[in-house]
Amino acid sequence: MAGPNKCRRYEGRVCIITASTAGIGLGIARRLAQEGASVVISSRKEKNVNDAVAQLKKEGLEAFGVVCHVGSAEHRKKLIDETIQKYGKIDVFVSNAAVNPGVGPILDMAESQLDKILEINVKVSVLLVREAAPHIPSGGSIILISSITAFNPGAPLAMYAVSKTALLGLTRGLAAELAPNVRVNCVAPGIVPTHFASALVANEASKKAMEDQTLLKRLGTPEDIAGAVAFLASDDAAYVTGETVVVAGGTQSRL
Ligand SMILES: NC(=O)c1ccc[n+]([C@@H]2O[C@H](COP(=O)([O-])OP(=O)(O)OC[C@H]3O[C@@H](n4cnc5c(N)ncnc54)[C@H](O)[C@@H]3O)[C@@H](O)[C@H]2O)c1
Repeated sequence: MAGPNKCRRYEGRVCIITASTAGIGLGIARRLAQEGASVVISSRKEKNVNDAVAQLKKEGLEAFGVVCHVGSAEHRKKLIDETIQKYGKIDVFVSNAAVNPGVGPILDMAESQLDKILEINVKVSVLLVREAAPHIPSGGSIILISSITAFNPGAPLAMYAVSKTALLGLTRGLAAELAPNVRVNCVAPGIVPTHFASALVANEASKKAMEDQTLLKRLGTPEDIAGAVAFLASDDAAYVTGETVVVAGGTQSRL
C-alpha cells in the first residue's frame, strides 16, 4: 500500500534504520516504507521492535524487526546477518541511534559520560557502517543523523553536540572512502519533540522559546526529517555525496 506519499522511489529497496521504534527513526522507516521499501526496524527492546513492526504492517507497509543495541558487536552483526537472510541485500543504511547521558559544560562531564557519548554516537557509527557497507550494492546509500547543535556546540548539550560535529566529518570521510559506488550523506535536525528532546520542551515557556528560535515558528516533526532522508537516500540525490542537510526550520541561534 502506498500510504500518503505518491512517490515510489524505494520500490524493491531494503533499508535498515537503527533506533527506529520511536521518534525520528520510526518516522524515517515509515516514510521509506510508504515509498515502497522493505524496512528493517531495530532498537534495544524486543517489545518495542515488535510493536513498531506490527504498527507498520497494520499500515500495509513491509517491515521486519531485529533487536539491536548498537553498542553490542554481537547485536550489530545480527542486524546485518538477519537482514541479509531475510532480504538478501541492503540498499540504504541509516545510522540514527544516539545517546546523551548528561547535560552541562564539557569540562564537567564525567569520564564515563564522555566515553558513552563518543562510543555510541561516533565510534559505533563507524562500526555499523563497516559491518553494512560490504553488503550495499553500487547505487546504495548511507545516511548519518547529526544535529543542528553540531555547528555550534554549547550548553546544555555541548558534548553531545561535539559528537554530532564529528559526524559531519565522518560523513565527508566515509563519502570519500566509499565513492564512487555508495553515497554517504548526513541530516542535521533541529529540535523535534521526541522522548530524546523531552527536557528541552518540558514546559510551554521553553517550548515557545524553542519555536521562536526558528524562522518557521514551529518545532520539527519526524516527518520533516524523514522527507530529507528520503530525498538524500534516493536516486533523486544521485549526484549528492559527503553533504549535510540541515532540517531545522531556519533555526537562528545556538541551541
Ligand atoms: N529530537 C531532537 O530534537 C533531535 C535533534 C537533533 C538530532 N536528533 C537525533 O535524532 C536521532 C533520533 O533521536 P529521537 O529524537 O528520534 O529520539 P527518540 O528518543 O524518540 O528515539 C530514540 C530511539 O533510540 C533508541 N536507542 C537509544 N539508544 C540505543 C542503542 N544503544 N541502541 C539501539 N537503539 C537505541 C531508543 O530505543 C529509541 O527507539 C538521534 O541521533 C538524535 O541525536 C534528535
